[in-house]
Amino acid sequence: MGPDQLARALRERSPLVQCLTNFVSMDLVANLLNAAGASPAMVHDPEEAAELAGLASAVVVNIGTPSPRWVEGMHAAAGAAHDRGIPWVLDPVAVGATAYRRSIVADLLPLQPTVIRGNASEILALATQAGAGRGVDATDDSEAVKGDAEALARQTGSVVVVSGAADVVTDGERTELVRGGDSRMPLISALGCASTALVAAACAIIDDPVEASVSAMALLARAGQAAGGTAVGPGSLRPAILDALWATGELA
Ligand SMILES: Nc1ncnc2c1ncn2[C@@H]1O[C@H](COP(=O)(O)OP(=O)(O)OP(=O)(O)O)[C@@H](O)[C@H]1O
Ligand SMILES: Cc1ncsc1CCO
Ligand SMILES: [Mg+2]
Repeated sequence: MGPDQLARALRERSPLVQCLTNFVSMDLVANLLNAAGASPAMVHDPEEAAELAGLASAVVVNIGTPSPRWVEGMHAAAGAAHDRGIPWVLDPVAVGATAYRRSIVADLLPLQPTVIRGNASEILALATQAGAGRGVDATDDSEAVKGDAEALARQTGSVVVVSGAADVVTDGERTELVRGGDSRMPLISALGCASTALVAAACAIIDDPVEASVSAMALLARAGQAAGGTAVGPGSLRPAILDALWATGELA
């Protein structure tokens, strides 16, 4: 399914996407999902996370601003998704930066995320157990870590998506590259987190997680490229991406 068809299907079906995502990203993730036609719900507390996952069509678990109670909610939601056989997508924000983040991810991986979406430094850190990256931003190139992404996919059984100038999507056997976008996209904090949520929404529509991830990343790349035509910097690029996503679903 191409990005236009995905945009149309998201509009028609409006999948409920439960997001346990970091404080920085909540606004952009919710608004980007809305613009793309999906229905976001930011529900993370362990009191209700599993219950909501019982209603959702996909779940996002993003470790960007973790604390013990949130991590409990992540286990509850990912566990419920796993048990129900609905897709859940892990965003291992800054996993190379601290021991706490490494242990959170190590404890979540047995719940078999459908997709792991990170930037090149995060995927390199997961694949090599080394401390790649300085913080939340990538210091590595996505195409340069293609082999590491493939190895991580084989090791975990998850589809791995590496965002960057070219997005890499792999299940360890099949690898696809998505080009496009705008070079100012990484300056929009949490756009990567929003791409993770769009991948989750696509997984609710398309059964094959490689195809879903390629479609979602291509939809965002196309919106970023279109938005880049009018944007004068990252500030105006951000709302222009939301408008371009909405226009894709409107015109498709
Ligand atoms: N140089 C580039 N050219 C075009 N698009 C890019 C480039 N770098 C990243 N992107 C796109 O920007 C989006 C965000 O990717 P990025 O790698 O910045 O994620 P991230 O580091 O996880 O972000 P965050 O942690 O801020 O959420 C993706 O859709 C990706 O395809
Ligand atoms: C800046 C930042 N810090 C923790 S999470 C986050 C959002 C991008 O991942
Ligand atoms: Mg970034």
